[in-house]
Parts: sequence; structure tokens; C-alpha cells
Amino acid sequence: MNRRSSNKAETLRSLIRMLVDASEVIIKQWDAEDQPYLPGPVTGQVPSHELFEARRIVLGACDMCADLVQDPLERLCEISLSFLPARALHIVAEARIFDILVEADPSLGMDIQDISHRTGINAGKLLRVLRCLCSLHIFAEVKPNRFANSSTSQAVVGNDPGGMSYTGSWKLPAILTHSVKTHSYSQRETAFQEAFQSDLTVFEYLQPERAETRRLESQTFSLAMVGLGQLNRASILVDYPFQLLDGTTIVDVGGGVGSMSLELAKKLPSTRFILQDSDHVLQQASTVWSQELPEAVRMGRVQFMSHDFFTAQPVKGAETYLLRYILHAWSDESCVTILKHLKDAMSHRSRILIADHVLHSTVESELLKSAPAPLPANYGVAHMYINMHDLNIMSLMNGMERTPDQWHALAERAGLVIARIWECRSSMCITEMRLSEDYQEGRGSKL
Ligand SMILES: C[S@@+](CC[C@H](N)C(=O)[O-])C[C@H]1O[C@@H](n2cnc3c(N)ncnc32)[C@H](O)[C@@H]1O
Repeated sequence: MNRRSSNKAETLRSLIRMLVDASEVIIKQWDAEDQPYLPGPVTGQVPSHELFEARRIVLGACDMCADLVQDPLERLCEISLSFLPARALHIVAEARIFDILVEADPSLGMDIQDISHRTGINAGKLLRVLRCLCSLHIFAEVKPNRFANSSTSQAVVGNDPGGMSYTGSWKLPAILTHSVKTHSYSQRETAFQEAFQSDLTVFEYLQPERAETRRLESQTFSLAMVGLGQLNRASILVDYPFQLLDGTTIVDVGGGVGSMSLELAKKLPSTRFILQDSDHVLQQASTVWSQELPEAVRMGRVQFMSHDFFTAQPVKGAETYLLRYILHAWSDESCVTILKHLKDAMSHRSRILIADHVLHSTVESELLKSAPAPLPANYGVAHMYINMHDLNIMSLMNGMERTPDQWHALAERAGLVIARIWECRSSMCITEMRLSEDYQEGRGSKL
């Protein structure tokens, strides 16, 4: 269904009305919270349902207005060069300019010569990089040639840079037009291998024993998981009723350093966690847990278990098998294998919780909330982060973010059913799967 009227004026008016209404919801919320006009750094707070909805309407409507009023060729040219702001962001992150600017008085900023001196980047060229980002409100040029952090750049002060996604993606066009590789869903035939001139999958590449120089990247990847987790964790934790799982066992399959389980362990004091991954990841996990939640390690509430999820699941009948950021990395075939091993281990009390993005196209879906018209069903650009993840995971691992229909198809092939897709107030969803025979007979214990 085309949600956009052929009458451009009518569409623009209706978007502006929508913007005014949604903005009032946001302003009311700011007033109630006594918030300053500029949003602060990432707080880990979950927005109210009204605020979350209003935000995505504003984002989607602003961009749709831009599409309506901008010259189409200019818009396409801008999008075709939009890798350059990403590159600029990468450059300033590597040079740690966010951290350098913390030392500046926010109203006076730091002179470009000083920033150049600190980073070794030519002042004239760095000036242009920073100005590109100022136009996107990342940094502020407070006086000519003097820069300060903006509320956006402030949010990443003290963070480490990462770079694999960008490097991998530049070979995606070559892979998609290759007569054979375009049809492959193997993790060994991706843009990543092409760009890194390697036969290794991303996970193999990250194993520290492969090469000393990769140890840093392995740690950066774990940090990225923690960072991504921080971005979404608050909403995942409150938008699924995890409190009802206290006193049970949660198996974190491919749990990495266990950043999601760590948060859950703080919230659910009587729950036992079994963190499964490869040995080298579990070593990092053990260090992280000993620092972050030593009492859980001391009391044996967390167990670190070496396990390959393509083999039989050793923990039988656990209440919950959690997979966060796992299935999106794998082809349908591989996902069915992983899910079947879990299915074989499940009892009628068990559930699989898949914390991943769920892709919503611009067309309506029965299982996901649709945006009010004339916005596209997925709120347009407000959904862009998930589309970006989808292409990123294609570049790196031949993986994919899945639509509700695709999740259903996977569940069915593995002998499971989707009990519910829990939409969280972030870019994440929790897809809950149960044994299909239990569900049909009404035996599956429901939350
Ligand atoms: C994207 S990370 C997600 C980590 C964690 N679930 C999280 O959300 O923080 C994927 C994890 O899967 C693990 N992994 C990859 N292949 C695996 C396998 N065959 N068996 C078990 N873990 C695996 C990786 O080591 C990595 O820690």
C-alpha cells in the first residue's frame, strides 16, 4: 500500500501537523523532567511509550519532509557521499578528539591549531573534517576555528574507536555483483574477506591466538558488544518481564563476555547464569565478571562453560536460553541447526529469547506497530539504524536482520513457534520461541 498521497502539498501539510503534535509531546516530557532544551549524554533511561513514539514520528517526518522539499538529484548526491561523514567520524574517533575537547571551556572551545598539534593532523584539513561534523551537530564551532563538544559528541567521551565495519563494507558492491558469491550465504564469502584479503571468518579473525596484532581487535569487538549492549540494554530489561524469571536458570548461548547476563544478574538476585562461548572469550568474560559482579562469581551464580552452539546443548531443561546478537550473524540453515539443538534440550517450561533487531519494511506487518500515515509503516529514517545493521552484518558475515515472517519461517523449520515478538523502546526486539507441540496443546508455561 502506498501511504504517500500523490498530492505533495497535502502530504507536507499532514507531516507538519504530525511534527507539531509529536514535538508537543516531547516538550511536555522535557518540562515534566525539568530537562534543558538539549538532550544530555546517554543516560541509560528508557523513554516513556509516548516519548518513544513521538521521537520516531519526529525523526521519520523530518526526513520525509526533506525528501519532499529537496531537489531529488541533490538528495541522491548527498546520500551517495554520506560515507564521508562516517569517515570523518572515524577520523576524529581515532584521533580521540572527543576526549581532547573535554579540556576546552565549552563556551570558548579549543583552537584548531591546538587540536592539530595534539593529533598531528594538518590544521587546514582537520578544520574541514570538523566543520563537516558540525553541520551534523556533532561538535560545535563556537567561534571561528574554535571547537567544543556538542551534547552528541559528549556522549562518546572516553570510548574506544572501532573500524572493522567500514573497512569490510567497501567491498560489498564487488561481492553483490560477483556471479557466484552474490548467491552465497557463507561466512567465508563476504565483503570482509575481500577487503581484508583473508580466508578467515570474522570470529576466526578475532581469535587472539591467530596473530598477536589481532588481540587488540578482539578486545575492541568485546568492547563494541558492551557498547551496543549499553545502547539497548535498558529497554530490553524493562520491556520484557524478566522479573518473572528470578530464581530460574538462564543459559546465555554465545554470550560473549556476558554483558546482557551481567545486567540481568544485577536485577535478578536469585537467578543462575550459564555463560557459553569459546574458551578465549570466556577468559575475558571471567575477568569482566570478577570486576563487575565479584559476588556472583564467588557464590557460583555464574558458570563459564565452553560450548559450540552447532553441537548438542549440554544444559537440558533450563527455563531460558538467551541468544543476543547471535542469529543475525548466520544463514537460515545455520540458524535452524542452532535452534534445533536448543529445541532438543528444552522442556515444556523452557523458552528461547532472541534479542536481535526485527526488520520492518516500509509495508505494514501484522506483528509490528505501524507508523501513522503518511509515514511509511516502519517510520522511515527512524528505522534506518536497523537497515544499516542489516547491510553491515551482510558485509561482515553474510548474516541478516530478519522480518517477522522470516523469524516465523525459522521457528517452524526448527519445530518451534513464536509466542510473541516483544517490541522494545530501542532498536531491539525480543522474539520469544517455545516448543511447538507444547504451544499447540496449551502446555507451555506462559509468563
Ligand atoms: C556478536 S557476539 C554476541 C555476544 C553476546 N551474546 C552479546 O550480546 O554481548 C557473538 C558471540 O558468538 C560467539 N560465537 C561465535 N560462534 C560460536 C559458536 N559456534 N559457538 C559458541 N559461540 C560462538 C562469539 O565468540 C561471540 O562472543
